[in-house]
Amino acid sequence: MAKKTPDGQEPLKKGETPLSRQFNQIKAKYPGAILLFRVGDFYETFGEDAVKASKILGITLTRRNNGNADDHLAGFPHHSLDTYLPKLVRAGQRVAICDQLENPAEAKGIVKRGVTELVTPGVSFNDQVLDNKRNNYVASISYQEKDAQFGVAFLDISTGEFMCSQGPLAYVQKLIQSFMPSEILFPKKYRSIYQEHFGDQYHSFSMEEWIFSYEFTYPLLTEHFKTKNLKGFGIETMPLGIIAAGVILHYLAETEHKQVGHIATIQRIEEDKFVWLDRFTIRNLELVYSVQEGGVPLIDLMDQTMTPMGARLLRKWMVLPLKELAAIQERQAGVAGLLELDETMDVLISLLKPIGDLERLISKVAAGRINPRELVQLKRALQQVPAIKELLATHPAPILQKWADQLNPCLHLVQKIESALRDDAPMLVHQGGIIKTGYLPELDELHQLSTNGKDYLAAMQKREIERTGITSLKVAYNKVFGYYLEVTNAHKDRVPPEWIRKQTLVNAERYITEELKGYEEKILSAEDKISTIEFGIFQELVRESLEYLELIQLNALGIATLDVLTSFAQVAKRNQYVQPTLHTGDSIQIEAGRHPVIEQQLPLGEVYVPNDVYLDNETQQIIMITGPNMAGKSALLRQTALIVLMAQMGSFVPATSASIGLVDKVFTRVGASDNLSKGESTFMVEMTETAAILNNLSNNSLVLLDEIGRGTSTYDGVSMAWAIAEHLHNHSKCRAKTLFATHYHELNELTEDFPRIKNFHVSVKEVGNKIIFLRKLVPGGSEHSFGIHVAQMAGMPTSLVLRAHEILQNLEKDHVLEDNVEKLKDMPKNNYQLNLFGAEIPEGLKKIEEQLGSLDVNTLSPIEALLKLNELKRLL
Ligand SMILES: Nc1ncnc2c1ncn2[C@@H]1O[C@H](COP(=O)(O)OP(=O)(O)OP(=O)(O)O)[C@@H](O)[C@H]1O
Repeated sequence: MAKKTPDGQEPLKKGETPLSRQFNQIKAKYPGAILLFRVGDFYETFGEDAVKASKILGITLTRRNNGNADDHLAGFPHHSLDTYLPKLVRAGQRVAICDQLENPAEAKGIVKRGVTELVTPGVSFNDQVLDNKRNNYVASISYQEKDAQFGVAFLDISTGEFMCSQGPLAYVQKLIQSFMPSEILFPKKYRSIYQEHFGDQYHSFSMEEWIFSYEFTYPLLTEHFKTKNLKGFGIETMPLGIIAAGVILHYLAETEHKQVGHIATIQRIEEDKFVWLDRFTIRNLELVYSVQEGGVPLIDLMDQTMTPMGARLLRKWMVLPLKELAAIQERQAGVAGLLELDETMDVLISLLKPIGDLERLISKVAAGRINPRELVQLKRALQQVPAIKELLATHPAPILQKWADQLNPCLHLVQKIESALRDDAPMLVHQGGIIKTGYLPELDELHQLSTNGKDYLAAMQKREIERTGITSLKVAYNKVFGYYLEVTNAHKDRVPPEWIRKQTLVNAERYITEELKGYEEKILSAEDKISTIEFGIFQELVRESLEYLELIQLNALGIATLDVLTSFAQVAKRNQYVQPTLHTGDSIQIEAGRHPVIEQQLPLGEVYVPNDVYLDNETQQIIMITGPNMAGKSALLRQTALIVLMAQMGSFVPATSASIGLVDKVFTRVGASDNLSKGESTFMVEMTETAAILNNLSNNSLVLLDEIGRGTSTYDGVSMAWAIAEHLHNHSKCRAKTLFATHYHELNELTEDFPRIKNFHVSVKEVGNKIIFLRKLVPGGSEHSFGIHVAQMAGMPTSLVLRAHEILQNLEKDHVLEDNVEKLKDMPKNNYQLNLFGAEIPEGLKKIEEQLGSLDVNTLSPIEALLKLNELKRLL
């Protein structure tokens, strides 16, 4: 048997070096990650990693000349890590940083190495990877096959925020779309389910099935939080949420994130507290991101925050509007209060501005990653607190007072940092220059020694020149001999006997003296001591700061809340928004409402035309909006939903007045979809989204349907649209308030039989053969589409436009279109509602009802849905 080496390893294989063996052993522990392997002053990558890294980073790929074809190599200097690491991570790579764990000069044999951090898109403290206005979440999804339930958890390690929840697919999809995690962990076993429902939009990482077990994850959480159970967090009854959360903690350990004390709590995402926005709505309304290139999401307009914490909290408030009247009114009162006392608001803004990212700074303290410069910033942030407290202590708005009151100035810590740290403290911890003069007498003496030492040497040089007459005498320093005296050969004979010769050069001799050596020791050891002592003091400050973790986290939340309210007030003031009246009734009344984003983007000189909208459950439940292309139908639909949602976020709204009965769900089927790349047809997407709406309606829902049925043949389209409108009107349990924009004028006939459906149109004026868009919503249906006019405006060839006119006239002459309307009028009425009260249901309809009843749209694949639709049509 081959003999083992002294460190217990097998002997090297052929072609193996100690270094390559060490590399292979470490690499094997981090599959799927690029390994940055520290060798001397470089981080090196090898093999496949090198190929990837060189492509992403644009660094040179070299091939090592040992006959091995795969032996690629690419590297960069270690000090460029901050430049290159974020690029790799943003490209979706997981990166294991392998450092030298001992001083190479002291190493016996090969230097010990190990991975000190595995940086992934979702788990990062790196300021270059993070966007300070957004949370950077890693999410995890667990799944229970027997009842198709999902668990989900989100963690932002840079702020310590940790949340979980569980529910059916649609709920989890919505949460994922709301929080937009940078990375999703899921069980390997359910890869196909994950792929189908969450797709390739997110960076993801599949993990072994056994990790996703309750028995494994529950203790991880209780151990982390040092609690007996999870009751205090309100998640005890969420086994799938617990699993998802525990998986994230496991992942942190796997990625070498071991100092995570700042993850001090876990919150349950309470489904009942927030307005249900399905994932289509978050996308369609462009709340926090835009699907169009160059499109402006609402958040860009709403975000006037002064701190990164504020910006992040705003994003959360925007995707999670409230349902509870008192909570909304409390926020509103804060905004109103700020607007009433203009000057106070200006002062508050100036106090918030210098605070910076207090939340991430305290997280860095907990993770042991804060540098001296950042600790100074933490102190500066806390120094703003007393003035904010004082400013708002007597403010009439209770929410402002409440948050200001909760802020804690952490005076003792501030004083401590103030007295110890230099204002210009550096980013590096080991090079001194951190601690103020006067903080520690011992340190001051050492500093003096080190600076004065150099003066002393100069004086010594001068003195010795005078004493010996050696005019060429120089005191100098090198690493090998330390300080020495140098004498050119011409003056060699004047050297006193007590000097000790150390080195002979061609033209000179070098000597040391007792005195010189003594001093050298003092200077060098002073510098060493300075950096050791300073590092020690800094460490102590970090440790003390950590004791303030909870207080500072609470401060961060308070400051963020004040910041978001101030941002709401700023936006309201700048854009002339009003405070909406919210109530628990059934009506929504908006006067002179505007679209918050479009009104900002109109060309100079154009004004946005405001419109009134009224909806309720008794008289005007469904508004059927017709009007030519380009008239402003979509804008009207979206602005109505945006106004309602902004109101429930606590913000003021773009209108002259608004009285809003609280909405619990908002659904939209608006505009083109971006799912086409997934191979789904426009119509299929449209039907999937509409089905999701119809299956989840509530009495306080607000539904926006834009041009339903557009994606198929006219007859199919009109029929579907007609049936959907009927369904919404006649629903047995709820009267969802609906805005329905359509090109099918045939749908205007619905009002004859359905009392709560009302016709409106967006008006235009015909002048000669031109149309002028008046954009006013007026009662009554409209006759024409003016589609050909719009085509003309878009620059279609004149001959083509004339021909289209001709065809249209012919069709109208032959009454083809009017016939349709007549047919619809004569159609047997939908007796669905009557049936509910007892009449016989035809056999075919019964079958359809049964089939629909047993259908879970959330688990249908697009193709299955299409087949089902076909089958139902056949039954009909
Ligand atoms: N109230 C308004 N005041 C001023 N401009 C408006 C107004 N509403 C819409 N617009 C402008 O008109 C453009 C077209 O509006 P919108 O997309 O809502 O029309 P539409 O009726 O839905 O058209 P289509 O039927 O072709 O989809 C918008 O991009 C906007 O610039």
